[in-house]
Amino acid sequence: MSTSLLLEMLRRSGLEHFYPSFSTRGITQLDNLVQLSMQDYNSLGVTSMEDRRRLFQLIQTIKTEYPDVSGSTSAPASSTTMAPSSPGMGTMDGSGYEASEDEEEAIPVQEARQRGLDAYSVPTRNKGTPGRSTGAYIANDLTAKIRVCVRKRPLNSKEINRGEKDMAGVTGRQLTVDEPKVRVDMTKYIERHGFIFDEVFDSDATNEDVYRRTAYPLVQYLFEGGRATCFAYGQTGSGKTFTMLDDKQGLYVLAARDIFVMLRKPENAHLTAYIGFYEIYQGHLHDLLNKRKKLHPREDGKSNVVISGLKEYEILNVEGLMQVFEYGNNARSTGSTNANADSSRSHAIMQIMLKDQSRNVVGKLSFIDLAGSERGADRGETDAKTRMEGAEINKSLLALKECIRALDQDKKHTPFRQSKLTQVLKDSFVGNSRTCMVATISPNNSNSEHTLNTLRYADRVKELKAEGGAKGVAQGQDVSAAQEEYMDDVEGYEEDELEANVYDDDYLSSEGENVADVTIDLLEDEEFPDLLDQEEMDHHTLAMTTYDHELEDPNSKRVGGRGGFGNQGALSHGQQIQPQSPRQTPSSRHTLQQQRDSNTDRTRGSPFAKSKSSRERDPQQASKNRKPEGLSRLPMPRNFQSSTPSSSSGIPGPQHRHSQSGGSGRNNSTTSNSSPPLAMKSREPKPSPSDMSISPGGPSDYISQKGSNTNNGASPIAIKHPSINTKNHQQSSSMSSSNRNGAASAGSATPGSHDPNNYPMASPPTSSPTSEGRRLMEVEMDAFIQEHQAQMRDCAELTKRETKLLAQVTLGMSSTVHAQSTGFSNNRESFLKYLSDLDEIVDEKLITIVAMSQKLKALRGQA
Ligand SMILES: Nc1ncnc2c1ncn2[C@@H]1O[C@H](COP(=O)(O)OP(=O)(O)OP(=O)(O)O)[C@@H](O)[C@H]1O
Repeated sequence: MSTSLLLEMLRRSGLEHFYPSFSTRGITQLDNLVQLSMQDYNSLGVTSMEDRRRLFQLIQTIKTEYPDVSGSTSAPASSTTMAPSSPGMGTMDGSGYEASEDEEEAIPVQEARQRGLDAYSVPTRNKGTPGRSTGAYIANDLTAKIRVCVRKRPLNSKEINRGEKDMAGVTGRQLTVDEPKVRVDMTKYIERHGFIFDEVFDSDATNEDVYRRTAYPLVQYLFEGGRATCFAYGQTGSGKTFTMLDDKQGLYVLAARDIFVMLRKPENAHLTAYIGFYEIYQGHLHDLLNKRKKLHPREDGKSNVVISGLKEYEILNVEGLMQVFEYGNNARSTGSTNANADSSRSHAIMQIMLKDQSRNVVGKLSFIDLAGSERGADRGETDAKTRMEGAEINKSLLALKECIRALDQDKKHTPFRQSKLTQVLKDSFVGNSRTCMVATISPNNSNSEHTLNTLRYADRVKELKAEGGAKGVAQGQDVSAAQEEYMDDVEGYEEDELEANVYDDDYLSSEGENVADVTIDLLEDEEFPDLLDQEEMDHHTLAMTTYDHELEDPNSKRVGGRGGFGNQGALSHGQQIQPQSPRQTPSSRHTLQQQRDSNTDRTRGSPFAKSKSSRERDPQQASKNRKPEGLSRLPMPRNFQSSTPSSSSGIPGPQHRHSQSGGSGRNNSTTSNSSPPLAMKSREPKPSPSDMSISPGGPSDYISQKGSNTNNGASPIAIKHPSINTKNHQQSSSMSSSNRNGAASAGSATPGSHDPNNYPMASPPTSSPTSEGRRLMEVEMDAFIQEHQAQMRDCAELTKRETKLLAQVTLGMSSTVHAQSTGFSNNRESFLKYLSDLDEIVDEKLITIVAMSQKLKALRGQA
């Protein structure tokens, strides 16, 4: 190494004036420089804080950029000493340099020992994990199925004022995090952890920089017909929302800009973009573009996740997208935590869909802003409600982690159904999909533990990448150790989960006042008086997507809504509630408290109200996209009423239930009066059975509208069942025949076409069962048992909701004290709301049960 190189490096760091002093001490080459320790700095005349910091940083850079320089590898960080912080410890900047005034007492830095297992229980040895001892780099392929990137935010003014320092050093794709530690003998030291990711964005990276290397490749993939997901994971306040869903410069805006450029190309003229925006709060999905209406994730026959009832808006340009987004963003659940005054308390999911002229989804890009990843106790949450929220968040992130683990270990069953989050993220990880995770980190020392947790989580996701090759414990590594680590991992969240369960248990098992108190806590979490009370859809300027699972009549004047009763109790019968919209203040994200307090602060409008003129469209096109008359919410499978044994056994469909409740006793008087609450729940006439087709893939798969092509012609129907109508029969037969290829008989799915979601049946054996047939039967048994388990979980959850509802009602009716907190009181409106909520739950239960019943019967028939 030459002297000129040393000079050049010193010049780059603004330290060239030290060269004479260095050379007189024999430091003329990089090799000499990297041997220096900080004790040498004073004797070399490097005394100012700034110069010392620069020199330290320069030495680190040389070690990284010139690994051949002697000392760069032989002088590990463990030999470095660092001064303590004042008054605490570990106040270093991004270079790892201790910037304390008092540099007398040095704090040693030592490399973190490599764990035998990573944070997600998979042994790290021999996995070729970049950033670990192997030092091997993975190929940074922008088109990889799963990419994991890290973004470090700058220190904020509060942290700077507190004297906190940047503990995370970024060099290329490498990241080091210095963690302050204390030994048992009370001596302090710094543990340095090293990681490598697909991308590491330093604190000065702009959203545009991040976008180019994260979401942009996904936009391209979207136009290739793929499903892509970009999600932000990290501690609260680390920059997830800023990165993903900032209303002006979030990745979604930058992506939309490119999407519309692409859409203007002639080859994409047949495509149209739509937006959907919802959140997962407390284990429930809420449509942020539709008055926080509850939604339900389902799977279609091709394992694509479909959010049943999600309202989607066609968008024509970035401005339109931002308007719709702003509308939805105002409805998000936020709260104040110690770490972030405007903290997201939910997982927010914004989807941009490309649809062709038949309104088939041909590509989907989702942006997900996950809720903060740290545990409730760590967030400094003291009140029960906030901790409950935190517990639910952690439960879902734990489920996500378990899914990642299962996928990584090639487990046969991935527990996607453990949480709503994993249910909706399922198609981000399987099939024709690409996912980019952006782990956001705070650089300050007091957050280093959370930062490390985030990075370990990210590291684990990275292991999913195909490049990794080896598959964790499946490769015969230390399974018991992995299990042990897994238990630690789970226990990390145990406290929070326990808390959630304790509340639930108390609620369900206690009586009297205790129940009341707990109930109130619970109810506060779940009640969302509708801020977005009534949106006026302008059908001349806004074409709303129609899709099979669309359940709500866009023209129905929904009044009140879930949780709205308590606030609207003063309504007299027949009184009209004026259409209202969210407040238009861009910064006014909708906090829970605001939701409770601000029902009066509303203005009229729709997401597109501002841009009507710019959205003039071909009326024919608009009417084509408009929901056809007669399509309605259809919570029950068509054949449930028409042909299933269940219907004949007297279980009423939803319509019947409405009329039934209106025809008996107390209900009679309520339903005969066309009060607003009832009007809200009224549904359009359902299409005739002949308009419907049925698929047995699951509750959501039961219904598809005539003429819609969500299955792209590949019907998931595989079961021959007497209750399937003629049309289905034809569909089923045609599919079967197309799949036949030598199969024993028409109507049987070929083994190769088996999809556990659809339970394709083996042909009825013509003679004794073949080994092929037996194998297929085993697969079916397995799939059915899994489905049964999932169905039971769904039913249990619904029963829990039903129990809670009943408790709310009885509690609210018992005294005026509780009436306010529960939103229920001893009056007619409350009773109607109770019926309406119960109706929703029972509908869902029935769908689940009928779906199971049909699969069961079909299987038994075939077996
Ligand atoms: N890269 C960045 N550059 C500048 N400011 C940033 C950056 N990242 C985050 N911030 C700022 O930090 C604050 C917290 O960011 P943000 O709300 O995005 O955090 P979060 O991770 O979404 O938190 P929570 O989980 O609580 O919602 C915001 O004021 C944001 O503007």
